[in-house]
Amino acid sequence: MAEPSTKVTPLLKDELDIVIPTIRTLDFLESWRPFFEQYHLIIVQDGDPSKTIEVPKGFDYELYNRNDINRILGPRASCISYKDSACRSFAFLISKKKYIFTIDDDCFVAKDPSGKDINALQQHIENLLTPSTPFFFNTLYDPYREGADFVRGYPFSLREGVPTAVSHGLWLNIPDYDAPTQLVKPTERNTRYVDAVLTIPKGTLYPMCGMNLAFNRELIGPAMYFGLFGEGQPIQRYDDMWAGWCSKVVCDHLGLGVKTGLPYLWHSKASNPFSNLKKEYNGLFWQEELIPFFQSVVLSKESTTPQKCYIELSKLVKDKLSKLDPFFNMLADAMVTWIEVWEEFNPSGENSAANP
Ligand SMILES: O=c1ccn([C@@H]2O[C@H](COP(=O)(O)OP(=O)(O)O[C@H]3OC[C@H](O)[C@H](O)[C@H]3O)[C@@H](O)[C@H]2O)c(=O)[nH]1
Ligand SMILES: [Mn+2]
Repeated sequence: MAEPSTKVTPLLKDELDIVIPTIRTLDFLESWRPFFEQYHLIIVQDGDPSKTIEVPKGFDYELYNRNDINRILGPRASCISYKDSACRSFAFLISKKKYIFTIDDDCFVAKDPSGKDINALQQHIENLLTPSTPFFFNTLYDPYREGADFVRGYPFSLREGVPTAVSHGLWLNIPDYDAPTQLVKPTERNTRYVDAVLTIPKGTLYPMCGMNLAFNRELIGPAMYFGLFGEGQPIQRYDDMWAGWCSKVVCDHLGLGVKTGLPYLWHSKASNPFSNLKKEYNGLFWQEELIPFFQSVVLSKESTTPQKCYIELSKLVKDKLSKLDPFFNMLADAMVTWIEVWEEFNPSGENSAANP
């Protein structure tokens, strides 16, 4: 007689998609099988669509290559990067779930200081399902966590917190360094496990990494576009940074929270710092202009949804940044195309965020 299923139905099993961009292999999934196999995967195969990517048996998945993206989006496929991890934006677009967890294919299960395997997905879910505190910093970190609370002096009027839109996880082993830092510190490994989850305060930007990231599609999906940073673009490897700056400005405007810290995963592969330097080169200069731009953005009160915020932001990008480089003119247009396809695949009203 079949054993009664001992599998506990994981949290958000039918409300969350796991998104993986890959130009390599999916062998890493074996490491995650106990944590992922009950969830639906959306795999975006970058690079040569004639290559076959093997998906380990037992996973429930959709797989899209460049031919699929072109067939599904037609001319508007131009807004989805090619030969860059930003291709994952396509999965954010077509998912029908409320939550997304995205992970790179060279990331593995890490162990916490006690030696226990870290279920990164579970921690992201906890982060997303508990409020954030962007308006007043709690010095004992996440007050909603077991064994913590708001400290003396924390205004009671703010203790309800705000909905959490983004959960940004971290990495043991290979840290997400830029090329210059990688070049001068080739053997540096991150061995420090910091047992904390922090809300990033309102008005503060951060360098969002797409390697270990989760978000609420209904609250912030339209602003999580990883942009156009692939082959042929004057700047690459700034896809997640761009989405992080745009989404944080929108979260601040809509009163939503962004958390960073736990969970950790094990990042196994350092990408080539020399090719990274070529890809990032312009970004190292341009970011000194981009950050003040995002810090100066004030969105209008009429922008009450992430879509409206994003369209307003695209206009500011076109006005203020195209003098930095014509690339930003094209990026601003791609931001508009993104919202057009977002609206087509996710008609407003169906699971779309009103102003929370
Ligand atoms: O042309 C490409 C290149 C890569 N991918 C997939 O993207 C994931 C990240 O690639 P990789 O591990 O080689 O880059 P890292 O330097 O470690 O990653 C950081 O920088 C790039 C991204 O922003 C990433 O999120 C950052 O963590 C991986 O799954 C590759 O297979 C691709 O699809 N197309
Ligand atoms: Mn990597």
